Amino acid sequence: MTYLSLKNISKSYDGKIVFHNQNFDFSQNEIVFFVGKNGVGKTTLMEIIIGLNQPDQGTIMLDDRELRIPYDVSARKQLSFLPTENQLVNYLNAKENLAYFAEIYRIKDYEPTISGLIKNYLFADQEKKLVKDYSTGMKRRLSLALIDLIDAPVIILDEPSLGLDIYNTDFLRKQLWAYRQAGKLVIVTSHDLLLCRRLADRVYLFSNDRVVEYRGKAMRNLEQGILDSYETTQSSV
Ligand SMILES: Nc1ncnc2c1ncn2[C@@H]1O[C@H](COP(=O)(O)OP(=O)(O)OP(=O)(O)O)[C@@H](O)[C@H]1O
Repeated sequence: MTYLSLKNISKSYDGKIVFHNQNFDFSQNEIVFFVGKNGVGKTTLMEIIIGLNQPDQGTIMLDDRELRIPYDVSARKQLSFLPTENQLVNYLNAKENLAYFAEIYRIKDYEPTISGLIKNYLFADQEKKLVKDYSTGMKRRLSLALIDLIDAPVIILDEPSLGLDIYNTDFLRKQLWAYRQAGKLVIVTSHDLLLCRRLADRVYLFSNDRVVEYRGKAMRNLEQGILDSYETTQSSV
């Protein structure tokens, strides 16, 4: 059943069309990847979904409710977003970061939850360090703990495996799968085809002139589809 839908979305920047009358549907309990070459609009679409970017036209429905920018508190609590740039506070440690966001999201009695998250997501010896001294992998793990803390039904991640080693990529993969198993809708932008192949229920392949959906057996043709998409010329949508 559709949980999140985008209808007739159009978006241009300075006259350059990124989307024209595009539709997207998402259900709970699925992982959907956005793939495609640089600059085709994957991040733009994510930003439109989370209310950071106003489409020129179109509607966004979440759980049978139309969302309007600026989103209200209840809409914001339904969507958590992990941007490519980390959104953590550099001069706080892990616990302080989680407490800071718990306050913003008005989460009650968060202390025990935070202790559990630190145990599950971080290495014990990193607990006292300030985020500014974290590696990329540690920052990403703490960001995932933050997503767990917010516990939104829709989780949106922009290139979450960027810069991660094999160990942390595997950790990420298991977490994304756990979110799906918990009934959440997980939307991921990635150039990591291995991660995509291992996790995606469906894929939207973006190119300059269209968006093509892959699912089931058709996913076998995804790699060729991506290569072919590089041959499409500049937007004439
Ligand atoms: N604020 C903006 N103002 C003008 N143009 C923009 C803006 N944001 C994005 N664009 C342009 O819109 C197009 C889509 O950008 P977007 O970042 O959504 O692509 P992407 O598919 O996420 O790329 P990448 O894989 O490199 O992250 C690009 O041509 C980009 O330069």
